[in-house]
Amino acid sequence: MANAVRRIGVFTSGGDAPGMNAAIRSVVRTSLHMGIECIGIRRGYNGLVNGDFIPLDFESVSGLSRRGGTMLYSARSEDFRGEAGQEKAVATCKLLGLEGVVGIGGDGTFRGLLELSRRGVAVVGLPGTIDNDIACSTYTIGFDTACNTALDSIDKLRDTMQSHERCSVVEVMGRHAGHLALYVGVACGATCVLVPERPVDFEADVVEPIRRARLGGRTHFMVIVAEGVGSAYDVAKKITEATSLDTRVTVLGHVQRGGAPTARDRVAATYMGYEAVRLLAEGKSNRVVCVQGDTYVDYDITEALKMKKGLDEQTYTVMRALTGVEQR
Ligand SMILES: Nc1ncnc2c1ncn2[C@@H]1O[C@H](COP(=O)(O)OP(=O)(O)O)[C@@H](O)[C@H]1O
Ligand SMILES: O=P(O)(O)OC[C@H]1O[C@](O)(COP(=O)(O)O)[C@@H](O)[C@@H]1O
Ligand SMILES: [Mg+2]
Repeated sequence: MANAVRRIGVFTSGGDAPGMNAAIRSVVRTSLHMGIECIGIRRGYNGLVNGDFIPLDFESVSGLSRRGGTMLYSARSEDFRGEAGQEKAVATCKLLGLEGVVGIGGDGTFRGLLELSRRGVAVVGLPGTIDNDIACSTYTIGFDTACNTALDSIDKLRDTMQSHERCSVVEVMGRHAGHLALYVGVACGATCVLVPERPVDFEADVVEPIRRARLGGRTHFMVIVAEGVGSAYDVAKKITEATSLDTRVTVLGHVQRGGAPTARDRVAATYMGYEAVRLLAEGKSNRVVCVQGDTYVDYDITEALKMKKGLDEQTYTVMRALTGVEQR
């Protein structure tokens, strides 16, 4: 059967995530395999608004899977949020002969894709964000690498905290989502983990676990705070006031978004890239490729954006059990 599209564009948008390059490579190589031309749009939606693009061939994506960041650059585009920017973006698609577009990013990127599709461009989204906050997918490209990057730093911090018998307060990324904080907290054996999805009872969630650990013989402590909860400095100050412990704050910041992607991210990105092109080739549009358990599936973007992703309850329960927080 003939492909429904002859030429497509691919771009990365929003916060970058390790594995985005592997997804680009997969989109390009799958396209070529299916006899579809692929153009790289640079700087997220700004590239569509301004006609900023590069042709991509087999060789131009060689060795890309192992590289962090995104070769197409990423951006948050104010211009594309307005009607005029969106019209310009569609005009660029027409000019370049793009019949389909693959956007790799988070929920904001998917909302943008809907605007393109309303104006007649076939679109598929791939979930790429270290926050793992896309509701239709149990996994997003970049999450595993970010967890491991944070964990590596926390393991190092633990050495020095142990030597000086201090309390480490580590802020991890996640303005609205605590998935990264929770997973990292479980993996590093944190004393307690604070996430934006749950109200914080400072006495029960922070002071009490520290006291219990102290009574159990521990002399150093690891408190993980998701960015969205508030300042790690405030948390540290309150801990010192309540316990007299010597605290030190580390804000991990953008280091969590960099680095060579893990095998999990490379493989997930590669599968998703393949699926995106397959969907466009079959004439499908308005789809998000995602993973449910071990299975790759796709959802209607509008439906996907209506879904809400809560914290993984099982992981949250396990975290609280192991940190000695009272059930409430
Ligand atoms: N409602 C919207 N309509 C049109 N474009 C949007 C919308 N929301 C986001 N975008 C575009 O998508 C870009 C990325 O969204 P953002 O929320 O910053 O990151 P992410 O995709 O990682 O969630 C924005 O800078 C903007 O250009
Ligand atoms: O790149 P910026 O503007 O500093 O944004 C930081 C934010 O981006 C993230 O790293 C990823 O968020 P998105 O995937 O939604 O872009 C958040 O964890 C963090 O709060
Ligand atoms: Mg987002």
